[in-house]
Amino acid sequence: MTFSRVAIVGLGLLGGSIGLAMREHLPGVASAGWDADPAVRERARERGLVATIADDPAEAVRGADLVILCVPVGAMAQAAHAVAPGLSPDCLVSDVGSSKQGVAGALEQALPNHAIIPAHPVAGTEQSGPDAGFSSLFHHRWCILTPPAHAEAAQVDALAAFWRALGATVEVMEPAHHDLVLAVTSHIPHLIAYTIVGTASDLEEVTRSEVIKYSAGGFRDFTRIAASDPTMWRDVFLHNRDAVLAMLGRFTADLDAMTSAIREGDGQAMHDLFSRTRAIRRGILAMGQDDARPDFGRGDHDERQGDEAEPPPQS
Ligand SMILES: NC(=O)c1ccc[n+]([C@@H]2O[C@H](COP(=O)([O-])OP(=O)(O)OC[C@H]3O[C@@H](n4cnc5c(N)ncnc54)[C@H](O)[C@@H]3O)[C@@H](O)[C@H]2O)c1
Ligand SMILES: O=C(O)C(=O)C[C@]1(C(=O)O)C=C[C@@H](O)C=C1
Repeated sequence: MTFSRVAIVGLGLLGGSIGLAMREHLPGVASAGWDADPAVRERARERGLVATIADDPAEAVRGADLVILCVPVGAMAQAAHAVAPGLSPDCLVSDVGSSKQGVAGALEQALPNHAIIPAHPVAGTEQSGPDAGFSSLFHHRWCILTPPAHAEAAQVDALAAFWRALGATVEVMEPAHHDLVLAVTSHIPHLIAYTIVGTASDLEEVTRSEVIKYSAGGFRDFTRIAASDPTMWRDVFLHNRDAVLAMLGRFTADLDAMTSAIREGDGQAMHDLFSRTRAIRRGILAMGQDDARPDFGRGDHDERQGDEAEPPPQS
């Protein structure tokens, strides 16, 4: 099976990028969309993020065989309720939320009579809103599907084919495992970035303008991550609480060990850890998998470096 009409709910970075990527890679598939914010709908029309933008959520999804919810994870249930009256009985509902267990539960509760296959394209930037999307966002990136045990194989295959068509490499995972893995590879790194930038800013009387002046190095990378959308990330930490807390426990134990090494002048412990982490990075590069992109090193990837090389989001 393939999809002939896809409706996108939430037309920010993720929703807009899906719409633009569909226009490029799936020109024969009809696209429609809706966003709760009228100003976003207006801007999405101007940019042509999807072919049709309805002012009514039920209207936007009418006739769609795939609906993708691209709203913050805390707004998934509300968005699902809004589109419910317009959903065809055989429409597949999916999402792009950064955490999966909570979203799956919320969607199953909101739409008990619909097939739901949650998904997470592990691709994004610190930008958000209808101007942020670009068509190559998913190129050479993972998209993780977390189908429930009772999901129809044909629907899982169709959703996987949709994401592959947009340039992603698809992996299937248990939702609980997804949430643990992403807690350590994405959620805690964001928490660390938010915290270190906040700490530096709180120390402003010590650092004065030096936070900005000397932020050309590693700290600059943290400020990019710490510029990510506050609503999105608040929701991620509220909805992936248990996995984040479990992984934070491990992280703080390791940080305590390094604190002790510094206090006790244990250079060997520091050197051992830094050598191990350097070997990990070099191993990734040797495998041609920089940034763990699925097929990085094939030669046709974009060499994004922080925000400098971001493709200009233009329609
Ligand atoms: N930003 C990233 O790097 C990234 C990467 C992968 C997945 N995600 C996930 O994708 C989802 C969307 O993130 P984004 O970065 O596109 O955010 P965004 O802020 O750019 O866009 C979200 C859009 O949803 C709209 N919205 C909010 N509540 C709504 C509702 N109830 N009904 C309809 N529209 C509503 C907002 O008006 C906004 O336009 C989130 O669940 C996030 O966790 C984000
Ligand atoms: O590249 C970035 O700026 C991102 O934060 C992208 C990123 C990530 O942590 O890798 C952020 C959240 C997502 O759910 C998926 C991707």
